[in-house]
Amino acid sequence: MQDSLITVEKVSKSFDGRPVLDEITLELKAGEIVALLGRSGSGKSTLLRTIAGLIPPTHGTVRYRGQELNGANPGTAMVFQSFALMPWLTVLDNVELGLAAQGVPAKPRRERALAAIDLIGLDGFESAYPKELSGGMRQRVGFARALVLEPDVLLMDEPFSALDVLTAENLRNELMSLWAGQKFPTKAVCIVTHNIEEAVLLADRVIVLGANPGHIRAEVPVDLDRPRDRKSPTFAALVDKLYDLLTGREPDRPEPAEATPTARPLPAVSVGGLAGLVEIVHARGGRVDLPDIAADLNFEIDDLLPLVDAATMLGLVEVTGGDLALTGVGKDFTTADIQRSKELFAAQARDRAPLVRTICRALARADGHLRAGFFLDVLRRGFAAADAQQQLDIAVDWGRYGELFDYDAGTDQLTADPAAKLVA
Ligand SMILES: Nc1ncnc2c1ncn2[C@@H]1O[C@H](COP(=O)(O)OP(=O)(O)OP(=O)(O)O)[C@@H](O)[C@H]1O
Repeated sequence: MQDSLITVEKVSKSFDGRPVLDEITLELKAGEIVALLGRSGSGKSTLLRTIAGLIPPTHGTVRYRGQELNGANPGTAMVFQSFALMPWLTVLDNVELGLAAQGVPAKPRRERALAAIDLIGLDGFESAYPKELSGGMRQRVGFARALVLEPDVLLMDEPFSALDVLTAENLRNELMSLWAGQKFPTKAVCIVTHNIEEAVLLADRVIVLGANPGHIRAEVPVDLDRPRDRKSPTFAALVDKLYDLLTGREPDRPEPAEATPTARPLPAVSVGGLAGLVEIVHARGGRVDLPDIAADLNFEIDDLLPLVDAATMLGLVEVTGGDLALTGVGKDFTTADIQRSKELFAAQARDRAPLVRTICRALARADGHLRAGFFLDVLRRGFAAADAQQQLDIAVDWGRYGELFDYDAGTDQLTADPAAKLVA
């Protein structure tokens, strides 16, 4: 049996009363790479930080080798997306920092730091400062700084997403060959990512997180030999499956009949982007493979998914089996003249987008005028301040396009369009 290193049991986390993680249970074992895959806001970073012991759970427990955490997890080290290096320290000093904090004496500290620098391909850069290095080299320092601690579990929070495509691919491959060659001074890896292909390239198991609040949707084993071939049919089938899991409905978490604006936030997309997606699906015969159009458009999943979510929310497309299919309304929306298309959009937004529906109903009851600040106050109960403002901005964009209501920033007034049908 594999060594159990970390167990997370029924962990929930709320910030200011707002739930972000809901009863997460998982185990990290020696010898495996686990990917936590989810879209933006599904609580991946929060979960990773909870595993690292950097933030305490609101409920539930995290254990390292059976011992419940009481502060930082002694069996982990973290690699951050933003590198998080000390700019005033050289590469060598940055790598030594964690060992110094552990009280390792100067001589062994230096020896271990030099060995980690060597392992990760930073030889010759010992006395450079972070600002002299490229992004890829800075992240190598990030890896060396974590690996020098020889943690049982290496935690990585989107470590490649700030790098250009080629640098990221190169660094990923090097890490995988170190892992395969058993030169990695750690027993397990847990990586947070929103990139499906990255998850399939690296992981032995992919844990798919859903949002609002973050919960485990599925666990998908990746039983492929390394190095993995992106072009193999089994690789593509797994990517399709994960796309489906990230975009499809969750049968065991039924939507409330009338979802509230906080339970179903508006995806952050403009009407232009949304119309563009629907047009592409129509131009390709009304049905497309999601991974294909993501690749064709050179989109990251995080760029594409909000568009897919918005089009699904508005009933313009449906997602099944990794495919995106145009609905009847979606077809009319994209082929009708502009006025008809706006009318269709207005009806769909009013009936299916919870915040737009809420604003329309409130305007109908208030003789067509309301202060936007009223909605902002209500939204702040369910969202962080910046997210609340973003929700209102999206609703205004959609409402304006559908000629349902307008917003005057000078008076902070939302005003119903006199010709709009605000209630179905
Ligand atoms: N310290 C905090 N205080 C308040 N809210 C927070 C805090 N940290 C995270 N959140 C909120 O928790 C939610 C989940 O955030 P988290 O960063 O864990 O998600 P994520 O899946 O990693 O997203 P991303 O890919 O965008 O980083 C977000 O709504 C975020 O605003």
